[in-house]
Amino acid sequence: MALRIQDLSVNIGKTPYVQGASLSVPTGQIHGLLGPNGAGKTTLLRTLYHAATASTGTIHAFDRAITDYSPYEWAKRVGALVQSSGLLAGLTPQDIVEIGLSILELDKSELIDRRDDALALAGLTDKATQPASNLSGGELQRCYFAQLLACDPEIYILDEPTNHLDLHYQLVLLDEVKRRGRTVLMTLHDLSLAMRYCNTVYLMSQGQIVGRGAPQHVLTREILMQYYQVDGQFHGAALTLQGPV
Ligand SMILES: Nc1ncnc2c1ncn2[C@@H]1O[C@H](COP(=O)(O)OP(=O)(O)OP(=O)(O)O)[C@@H](O)[C@H]1O
Repeated sequence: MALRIQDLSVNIGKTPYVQGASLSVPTGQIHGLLGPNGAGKTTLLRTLYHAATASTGTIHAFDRAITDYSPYEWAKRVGALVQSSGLLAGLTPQDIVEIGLSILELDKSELIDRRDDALALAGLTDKATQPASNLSGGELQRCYFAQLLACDPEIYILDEPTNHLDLHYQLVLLDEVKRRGRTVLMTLHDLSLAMRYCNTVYLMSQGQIVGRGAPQHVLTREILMQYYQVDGQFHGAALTLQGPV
């Protein structure tokens, strides 16, 4: 099993924002964390890149506990695309991708190849040496996506990876992740994308995983009504929405 989370709880102060969550992602599968705003999805993911500490529970990657890895060793194998608006301080997209790649200690020619291939995939070749502070929201998201694709870790942790992306790049970049056959755990609000990409989804509500399974089995009309307060239904991969309830 590539990633195994068992009975994970995260308290902030005394409040539990994730409670007793367990999930396992087999090697090469894409699993999705779904649920309404504030359900605890990001908080759960944050424990996987050392931005939050589990109050109880265990996290294993490749049958080794996260606590048995150095943060550096973990970051080489488990890469994350997070919702951030980092300080760009004069950096270019090339710099941003290179900073990510520095952890891999590559020789210069491989570093340049990986950097340029990833920037090309993200459609940023023409802007590679311009200040990243001039990029649009979607272009900046593509830049951070390029950083992760250049590093190409064994496990991808993606928090709302399609944030700001137009439809073309949503599909190009997620298709690329899928094509690589990596293990992925990602949060998504776009349920159609969950249908398209996820082998398994987990529905979170109020810090708990309240549903799990193949997306077509989890995302029923009743579930959409109960947890998202919308009247909608999937027909195959197409979602028909009547409206909020
Ligand atoms: N550091 C913090 N201090 C206080 N509350 C926090 C903190 N971090 C998260 N929370 C709260 O924890 C809850 C879960 O937040 P989280 O970001 O995990 O939700 P989410 O499911 O990712 O939501 P969204 O879909 O809106 O991104 C929210 O109510 C949030 O306000």
